[in-house]
Amino acid sequence: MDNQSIPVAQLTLDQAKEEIGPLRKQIAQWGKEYYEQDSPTVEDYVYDRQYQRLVQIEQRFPELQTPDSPTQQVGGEAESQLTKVRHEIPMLSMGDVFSIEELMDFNHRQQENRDVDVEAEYNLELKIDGLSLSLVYENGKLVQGSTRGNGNIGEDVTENVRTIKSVPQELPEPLSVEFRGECYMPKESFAKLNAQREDDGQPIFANPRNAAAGSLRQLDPKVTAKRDLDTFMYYVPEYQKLGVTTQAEALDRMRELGFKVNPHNRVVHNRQEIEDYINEYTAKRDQLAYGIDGIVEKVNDLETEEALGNTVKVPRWEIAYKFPPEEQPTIIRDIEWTVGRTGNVTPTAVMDPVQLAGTTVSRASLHNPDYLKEKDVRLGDTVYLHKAGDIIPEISKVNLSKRPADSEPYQIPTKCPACDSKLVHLDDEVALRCINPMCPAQIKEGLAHFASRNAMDIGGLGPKIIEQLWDKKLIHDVAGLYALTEEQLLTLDKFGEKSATNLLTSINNSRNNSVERLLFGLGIRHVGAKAARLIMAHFNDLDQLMGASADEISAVDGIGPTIGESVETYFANEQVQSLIEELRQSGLNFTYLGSTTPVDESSDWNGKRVVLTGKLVEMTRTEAKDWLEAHGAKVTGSVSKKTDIVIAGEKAGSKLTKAQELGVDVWDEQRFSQAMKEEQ
Ligand SMILES: NC(=O)c1ccc[n+]([C@@H]2O[C@H](COP(=O)([O-])OP(=O)(O)OC[C@H]3O[C@@H](n4cnc5c(N)ncnc54)[C@H](O)[C@@H]3O)[C@@H](O)[C@H]2O)c1
Repeated sequence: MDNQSIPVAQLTLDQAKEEIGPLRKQIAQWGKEYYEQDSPTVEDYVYDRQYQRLVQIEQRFPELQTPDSPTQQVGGEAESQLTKVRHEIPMLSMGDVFSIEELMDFNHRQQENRDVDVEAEYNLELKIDGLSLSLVYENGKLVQGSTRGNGNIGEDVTENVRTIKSVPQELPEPLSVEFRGECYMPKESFAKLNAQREDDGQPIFANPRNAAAGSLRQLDPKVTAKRDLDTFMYYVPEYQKLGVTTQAEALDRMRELGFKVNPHNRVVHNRQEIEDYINEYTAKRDQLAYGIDGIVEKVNDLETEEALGNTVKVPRWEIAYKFPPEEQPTIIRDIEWTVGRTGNVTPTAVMDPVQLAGTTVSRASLHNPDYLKEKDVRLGDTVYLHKAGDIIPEISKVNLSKRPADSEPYQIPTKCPACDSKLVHLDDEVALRCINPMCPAQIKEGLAHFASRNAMDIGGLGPKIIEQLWDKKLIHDVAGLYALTEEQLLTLDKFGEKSATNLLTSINNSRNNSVERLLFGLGIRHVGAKAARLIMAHFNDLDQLMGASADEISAVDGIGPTIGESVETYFANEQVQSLIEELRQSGLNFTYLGSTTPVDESSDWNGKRVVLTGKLVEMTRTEAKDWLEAHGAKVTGSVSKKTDIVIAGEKAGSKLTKAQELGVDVWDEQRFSQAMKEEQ
């Protein structure tokens, strides 16, 4: 899809031919994930954008149209194990527009239709975020419930539908009619269901629509019964059977028959009325108990509707106006700064909690001082928050009209929040750093790095234990680990004899590691696992290295001057020298025993177990995987306790939840690409 930067109007036929195949394939794949697996991997607007492009290309080059294009097909296949049902009257999809202008254009084109005299009276309805449902009644009795499937063949969910309270089993009149509507899950039930699933270690649903679809398309109706599904019915294909002439009347008639019908429809006649309705419900959207993703406009007169008819995929008499992606306002109460292992000090905005796409959010990373300055976020500011990729909370912009009169630009700290020493910008870095090697925050992070798998590999020494050891003043640097006693460890929270013995054994075993692990574990800037191995393979022993100059170190094959200088500066520090002495006294091996770390791995990623999930924007997953593997990481398909990092792109689903449950580090794409840049 390399041509995507070229506007469709400028594409040549050859370029269009080249683009259209992969584009269709991508859209079809997203469709499958969304419709059949109830588990989308990209946000709707990403899908919509690509879909619109495909529509435009096919309009411009009709010779490229094919019957199997996603633009000619409704939804997905009815692939589940549920029994299939043929729809006598196809269940179609719906065209969509993304602005009031586009909606007006649609109306003009419709009204100019030479075959049909369209009176501009429309019934506006809320577009419920669920899945289409067909209910067939015979002699007033519910005989069949089914999903849309591919429009012609859906799935039989009759028994499941019977568990939904709002669906009448029997009508007050002996009608034989098919009714259509939306099956949805109320927002609160969706939140509860996801919380429960998180507790149970099950994957969460990306949104209420997928939750409703996943709950309705169950083989066991008992599962559906527990899911709190609801319905709003909105359409009768054979309206004559109900004796009605307009869509608004059809809705009223359905209400009379005992169906649940959304109360917010409105008959309108002109642009102003349409705009008022859209504005009103854009504002009220969050107060509704169920999700809506837009407004549906339908020709009110049913005979006109029938005359307008349908294309193979969408009706010509209705259109969806889609809302822009969700944002929430909140107020910045604080900006917290945290210190990483290398002294990198990063800001996080602390805000009044808000509900955003199904979760309560009160914190968002501001990444670095430049980012903060660029957004000009200030204490007391009202900001708009959205979820990048529907997962990672991010500040979109500041609402300047609500900025307090006495507001002042946020002062970037000049001192480290953990040790109060002066913060600096190194070289041309955007990051702000604390360069005090004795900074407690850095030491704690450094301890975790020292214990990590590619360094000293001390199993059982995680951040929480380190925090306690630090708070109880049992250690103040990595050398302190080797003086720990069982008695001391037993004073830690939830620490029994077994954990104490295990930890002591791990610490003890690490004394015998080949020295490149120690060198890497010391966390010297720019010294990754591979550099540590090359250096130690050359110098053989730590004392030799400590006596070497920057030039001598840089002369090692594969090692450059940056590393050479960094190592020299590090060992020149007196505090470092006494630390090394302590480690020697503790009996650590200082010699190279032959490589115990893999040769072809070159960085902090070396040996890390990484899982990629969701859709990445700046790169493809394959590119990310290739890069990670080239840097020594092991990229695996599933999240477990052994996973080090989960990189979550847009719409990450179950893997993200699992990572959160297991406390695995989750990175968004921005953090990952930053780390990639730092490796270069
Ligand atoms: N994220 C992804 O990977 C992905 C993949 C495929 C589709 N999608 C999303 O799904 C949309 C396409 O799905 P679609 O073809 O089901 O169309 P749609 O969901 O956008 O609109 C059609 C549907 O709206 C529903 N609807 C709700 N309220 C209604 C009302 N009052 N009257 C009539 N219908 C109402 C009906 O079920 C109907 O079938 C895309 O726009 C995209 O946003 C996303």
